[in-house]
Amino acid sequence: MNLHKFEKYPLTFGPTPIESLPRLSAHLGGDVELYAKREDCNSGLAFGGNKVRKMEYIIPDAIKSGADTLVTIGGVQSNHTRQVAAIAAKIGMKCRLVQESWVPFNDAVYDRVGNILMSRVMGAQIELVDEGFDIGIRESWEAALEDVKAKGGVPYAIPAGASVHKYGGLGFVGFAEEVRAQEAELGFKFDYVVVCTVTGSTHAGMAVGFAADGRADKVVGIDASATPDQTRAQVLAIAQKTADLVELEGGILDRDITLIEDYAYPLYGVPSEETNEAIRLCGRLEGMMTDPVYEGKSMQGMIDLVRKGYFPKGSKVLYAHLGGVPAINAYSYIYRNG
Ligand SMILES: Cc1ncc(COP(=O)(O)O)c(CNC2(C(=O)O)CC2)c1O
Repeated sequence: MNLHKFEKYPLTFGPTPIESLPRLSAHLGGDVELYAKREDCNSGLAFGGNKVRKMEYIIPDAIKSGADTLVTIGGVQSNHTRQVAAIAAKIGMKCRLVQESWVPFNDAVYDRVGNILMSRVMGAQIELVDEGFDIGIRESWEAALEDVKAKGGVPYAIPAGASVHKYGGLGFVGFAEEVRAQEAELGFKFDYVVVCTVTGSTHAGMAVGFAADGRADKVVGIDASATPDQTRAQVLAIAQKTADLVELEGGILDRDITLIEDYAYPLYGVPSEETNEAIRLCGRLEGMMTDPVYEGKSMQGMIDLVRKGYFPKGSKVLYAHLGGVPAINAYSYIYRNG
């Protein structure tokens, strides 16, 4: 895998730890061994997460472009925008965030706690826009880019989730390479990797990275967008472009992308009771927190798939924990009684 030709700006602590989840595995019958790779502990930058790993390959391009302002977009409780705000602060750039109304929320504090609180404290210029959820390129984001220019700034364009960016998939190609090195130390290989999929370049990068040893389709994406056709198409497109970048022999085909659509309900950003149960179960058995928007749904999916026998007996399953926990503060009404 030809990653070395791409410049990387260090924003993470290095390889993220892999830990076993013995109590959760036992609770689910013990036929499948569950592990977690902790991307949620990957950096000191404002609680880290999957976007920090992606941005390590994007920041060199931003610096080279002569930009002075990182411009990106997400929902009100976006983890991505918070991570970009932290990175901008760390490298001495300004930050302009567009935060759209991606989630119909009930909590009075939804637009004041968690991710958006941190982005404000870290000095990002935040623009709240009353537009609904969509993983695609948004007019509000394009207008923000123009506005930065109009005010004399030099914007650097980062799309939602840093996914539809020429280097958006590289970080998680590196994730797969890192897992292979850790497998060599562990003395075994994982049969499956479970990942939460929304804007797609996490899943896409993993598919490319694990294609190198024939495991692309063993990356099991749990859709949390609730717009699975759009998300699947975006994952495939990013994976194919990333495969070209790293000169992956044979490229990526549609059949290499496994995306399970059953757990995104009722809506993007709105947890079901099953999602909340998965968050509580994992918290109470492993002390590992997940969130109601993203990881709670991929945890719900992994638990349900184990219960349904999706993973053959004896499988070793690696759960990619991509972060996201700060957003749970905006859903406090759900967990007020535990
Ligand atoms: C904690 C967590 N887990 C999984 C994902 C999905 O990753 P992808 O967008 O790369 O598919 C996000 C994304 N979050 C977005 C955001 O705005 O925070 C890009 C949607 C995430 O934050």
